[in-house]
Amino acid sequence: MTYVVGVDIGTSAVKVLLVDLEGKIIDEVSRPLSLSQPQSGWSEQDPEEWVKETEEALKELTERFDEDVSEIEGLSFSGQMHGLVLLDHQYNVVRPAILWNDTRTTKQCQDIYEKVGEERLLAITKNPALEGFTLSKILWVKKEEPENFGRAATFVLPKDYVRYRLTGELSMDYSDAAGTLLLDIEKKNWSTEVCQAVGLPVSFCPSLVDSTAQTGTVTDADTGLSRSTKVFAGGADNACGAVGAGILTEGKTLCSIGTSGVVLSYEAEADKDFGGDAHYFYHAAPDALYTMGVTLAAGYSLSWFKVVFAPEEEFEDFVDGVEEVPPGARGLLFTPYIAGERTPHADAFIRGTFTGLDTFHRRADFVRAVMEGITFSLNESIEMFRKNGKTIDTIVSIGGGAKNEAWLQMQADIFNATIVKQKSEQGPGMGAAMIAAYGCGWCDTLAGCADRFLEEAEQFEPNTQRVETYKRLFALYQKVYHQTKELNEELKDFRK
Ligand SMILES: Nc1ncnc2c1ncn2[C@@H]1O[C@H](COP(=O)(O)OP(=O)(O)O)[C@@H](O)[C@H]1O
Ligand SMILES: O=C(CO)[C@@H](O)[C@H](O)COP(=O)(O)O
Repeated sequence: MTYVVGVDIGTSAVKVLLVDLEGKIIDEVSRPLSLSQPQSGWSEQDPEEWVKETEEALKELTERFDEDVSEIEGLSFSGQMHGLVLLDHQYNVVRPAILWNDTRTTKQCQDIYEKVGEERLLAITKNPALEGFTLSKILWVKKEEPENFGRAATFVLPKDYVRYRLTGELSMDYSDAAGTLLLDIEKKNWSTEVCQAVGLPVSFCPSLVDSTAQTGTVTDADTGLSRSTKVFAGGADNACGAVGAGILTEGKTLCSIGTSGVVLSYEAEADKDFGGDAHYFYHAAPDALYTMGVTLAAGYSLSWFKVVFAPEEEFEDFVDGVEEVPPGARGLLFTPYIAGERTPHADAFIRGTFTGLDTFHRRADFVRAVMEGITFSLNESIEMFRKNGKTIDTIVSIGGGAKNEAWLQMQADIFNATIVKQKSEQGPGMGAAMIAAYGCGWCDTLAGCADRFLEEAEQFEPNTQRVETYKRLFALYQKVYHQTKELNEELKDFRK
């Protein structure tokens, strides 16, 4: 028997999956990652921790594996997007990685618009200047940490750095490159125009490869893997999540609730214009793209609430009982803007709210309100896609949030769509394993691989009465952003 491994460098954890020829998950290991928030709106991780936890996870997997490790034929990666890993000439890390949910770069986003021009930026990169994207982070280091910037010779994204440490080869794939704001989407190469406008040499950008390209073999003995295991580039976690959820043709929609929350739809062409409302990035499937709306703190809002109010409890116990709370959490409304927001309100300064607090509210009401608020936020992206003419009647739901059945039912009722739960909620890791399987020649296309590997476990249908209740609540939810925006502008001076 032969196997492949999918490695997902998430924000909350590194997850590795061992998958057989039929797509069955034989074993999996998850190792938590720490997150550093030195100031409000800042979010950093230590790339060395990604490497160490990936090595440990692979070691645990290979030690439990009772066949010859050379039977593990291929490995690929999925990784949290946009995070800046600056490297010096010897490829040593220059400073901690600045992550996708770090919003310190509002000034640099304005600079990008001024230097490149808003219209040109949208025409070239198909995306707006957002704090989360990599370019503004590079410019922040250039301005605020000139010494660090002076040492930097190039940059990569989180999974690229881990892959470099496992293989000795450095590159970036198109699905992640699209999220840097430096890629010319239609021409599919680094944009000389954007680089020149912001004062970066094109040579600062790493070499580009397809997600399915082989980028060496495993040379890192600490993983326990064989040196013959082929390594494939892999992709952005949402691109890999799309592969792992079978979002490989037009008309298919994904909802992912990980640390962030994502609604994603397949696109076959690179020449569309969404005016920057939706993110428009390369897929991990050859030459395909996707559009996406992002909630910055989705699963993160729920895990924040658990860390603050129930740190000792297991997650399953903490969310137990939400199914008994009625829709609307007995008049309690939550907005998940605890780290700012992206879609539809690109706003680094907005913060979250609980509205409607009453003496009768108990903890389960709060937990349900948090889950509902996160889902309302994702529904804003679904509404945006529907308004643009997309039909969204079935959605594949993945990520840590898909572990909870009450939440999957909430998604069906709030999105007014059938929710499909797959056998494994680990879409990005499975997508990475499928990229490795395709790279090893196990299947002719990723779609063929999806037919063989992916199995639907359950469907959740919307309930007419709850759909109506949630429509009323969603209209209230949508008011909160506008009614708290100004307050938050004034409160930001107190955030320490
Ligand atoms: N049992 C559970 N029920 C509901 N949500 C969960 C459960 N376990 C974890 N989560 C949510 O899943 C999120 C992590 O999802 P995951 O897809 O692993 O994220 P990432 O890829 O960002 O590391 C957590 O922030 C948490 O809110
Ligand atoms: O910034 C984005 C997408 O643009 C995020 O979706 C990151 O890619 C992080 O993903 P998770 O850790 O939540 O999976």
